[in-house]
Amino acid sequence: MNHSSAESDNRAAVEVIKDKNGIEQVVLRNQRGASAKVSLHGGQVLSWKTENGEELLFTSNKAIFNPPKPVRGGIPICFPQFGNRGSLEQHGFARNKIWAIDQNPPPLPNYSNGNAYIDLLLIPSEDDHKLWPHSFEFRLRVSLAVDGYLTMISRIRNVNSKPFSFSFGYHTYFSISDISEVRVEGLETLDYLDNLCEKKRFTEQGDALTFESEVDRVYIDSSNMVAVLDHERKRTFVIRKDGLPDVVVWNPWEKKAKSMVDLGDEEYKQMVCVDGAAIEKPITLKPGEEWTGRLELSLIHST
Ligand SMILES: O=P(O)(O)OC[C@H]1O[C@@H](O)[C@H](O)[C@@H](O)[C@@H]1O
Repeated sequence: MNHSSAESDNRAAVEVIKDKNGIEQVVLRNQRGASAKVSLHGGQVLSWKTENGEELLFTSNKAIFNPPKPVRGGIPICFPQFGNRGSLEQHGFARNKIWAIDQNPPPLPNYSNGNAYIDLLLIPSEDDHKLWPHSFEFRLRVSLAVDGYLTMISRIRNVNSKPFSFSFGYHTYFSISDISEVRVEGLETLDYLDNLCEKKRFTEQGDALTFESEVDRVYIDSSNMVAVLDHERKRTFVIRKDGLPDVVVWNPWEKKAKSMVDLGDEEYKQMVCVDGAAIEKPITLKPGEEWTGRLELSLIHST
């Protein structure tokens, strides 16, 4: 791949490997040894590691790596439907599909070079058409910068002669020390739809969101920056987003975790999902139009 080199230690590198089921995965390495792994199953980021080898994303020990089953952890792409807000299967079909490596992606405006990156492509099959009768091209760029920032840029284009609408989410499973040690900042005073109360609308009252039971909410029209603070590990994830007005916060807590086959009974303590998303107002694309949704994740260590 011409944007990378696997030969030199001080250059960004992109390597394609296969997992034990023969599914291709792309390993991105930056100049300092940080890395990210993206599976062609779902276009899903499965791992994001610092230069010290610290894993920043949660993947369940009971995750099932068997397409079309979605994988519990990492960053599944929810498209063209988030959750059960529509007639499609939960979170849409994109996370179940095998994506392709896009060898000739159209240029991205304002994109800085020097990153390790890969472009993946999802084009609907005839079977997908039966479920969702729209023609689209979905290009996903996953990029790891010199400073370890992980960026995902989704470009979805309507290549049909009639408009369509969709909802979308980067369903990000952060790895945390313990759910009771974590708080989410940047959602204060926002309205949210509570999936645990028939999607009723409430207003966030607290200074920051903390966890003491199951949480499953869609915060509406948030600012473009949200932070997840992990006191015990002394680290903060910073989420910056563009084109993604909503933020989903999810932790299944004990009872739901026990009912999930691909999540260990106690694993809910080590994960929190905070997703940049577009849900409340679905995106509509006219013929020929393209939408871009950008998520940037970074890490700050505190002392
Ligand atoms: O088990 P899934 O399909 O991956 O979904 C996990 C969760 O994803 C969250 O984003 C939803 O808000 C929850 O309602 C859902 O339970």
